[in-house]
Amino acid sequence: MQLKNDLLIRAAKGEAVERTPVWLMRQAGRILPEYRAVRESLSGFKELVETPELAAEVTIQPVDILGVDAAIIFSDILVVPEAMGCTYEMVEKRGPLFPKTIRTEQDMKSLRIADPHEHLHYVLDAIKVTKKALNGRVPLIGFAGAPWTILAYMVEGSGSKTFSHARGMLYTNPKLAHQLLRMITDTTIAYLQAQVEAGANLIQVFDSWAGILSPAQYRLFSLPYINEICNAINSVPVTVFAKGAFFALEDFATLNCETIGLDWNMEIKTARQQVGPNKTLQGNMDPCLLYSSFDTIQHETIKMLKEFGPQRHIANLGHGVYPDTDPEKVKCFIQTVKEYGATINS
Ligand SMILES: Cc1c2[nH]c(c1CCC(=O)O)Cc1[nH]c(c(CCC(=O)O)c1C)Cc1[nH]c(c(CCC(=O)O)c1C)Cc1[nH]c(c(C)c1CCC(=O)O)C2
Repeated sequence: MQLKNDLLIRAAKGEAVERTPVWLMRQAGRILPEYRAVRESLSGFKELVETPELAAEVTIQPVDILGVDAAIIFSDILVVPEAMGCTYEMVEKRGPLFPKTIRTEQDMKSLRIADPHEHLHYVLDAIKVTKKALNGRVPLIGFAGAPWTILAYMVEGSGSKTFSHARGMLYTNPKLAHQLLRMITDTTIAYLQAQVEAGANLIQVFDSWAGILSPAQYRLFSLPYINEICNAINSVPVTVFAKGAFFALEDFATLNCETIGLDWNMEIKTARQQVGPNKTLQGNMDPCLLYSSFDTIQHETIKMLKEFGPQRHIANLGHGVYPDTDPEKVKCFIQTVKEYGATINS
């Protein structure tokens, strides 16, 4: 199906756009009262993720309500470890918890390389239902976690300030870490390819815990696996978003991907120099800007657009939107990109 709004895809590919496209990481979620209404009628987060019609509904909400230029499929990066045999619980107000962690060779025996059609069919179904309902209005983004970030959750068992068990494994048992990364990568490649087959128009890889590794370890334990994923996705553009990985921008320049996501710790001009002219940059507003006044939001957003320039930029925050953000402030950010993004392009 022909997309009616393909700004995101053209910007990703480096083709000319008449205005900068905009969407927000974590746009489908608790910022919207409409999301909370759906969520509260259910037993929990997983029921929403695993019911394709409901996942499709909340995926499309930000397109209708906020006016973003892309939808991102409502799911979570943690469905991958679950499909591999390591189930998670989403604990209210605390986040994910894995009752069983992967720390030894013995633990590894409980894992499999998942078949997306068998173990993640609900995501593929959600993509199909969403695509049909979107009817080409905007592109649909598919996603997965980067292998290192998934390993971090599987080994640690929950979120953590230090991820000391996960980082510790890289020193105490690097062989086991690589074995686990291998299984996660194989699962992720098949999963992302299946998402593309189901209709995803662009793929984003989230390396949320990139920034806790040293540059040397990042090059050993994360980049090679992201590289494999990029090489395996050929028919749609790929975005790599590695939070805190300012030290790896020159490495990202060599990846077989179209777009690099930046967080707000990264200087836009320096990032552009390090990545070079041949990639699109996505980002990178501090989500906390959206706590400020409408005037400040407009002013800072225009400043950001000027710094990135009119082409090869996808406007976004530097990480997911915080749940207590006023949707009107989110709309102000989006509207400013739409208005000002068009003037700098004319
Ligand atoms: C690290 C990570 C996770 N999940 C994700 C990441 C990578 C991006 C990032 O770095 O933020 C990715 C993710 N999670 C979710 C989406 C949906 C699509 C979207 O971006 O709108 C996406 C893309 C839904 C979700 N995933 C989660 C919620 C909130 C659960 C609820 O509704 O109760 C949503 C809407 C829960 C979740 N899921 C995860 C955590 C740590 C938590 C709890 C804390 C939090 O809420 O942010 C793991």
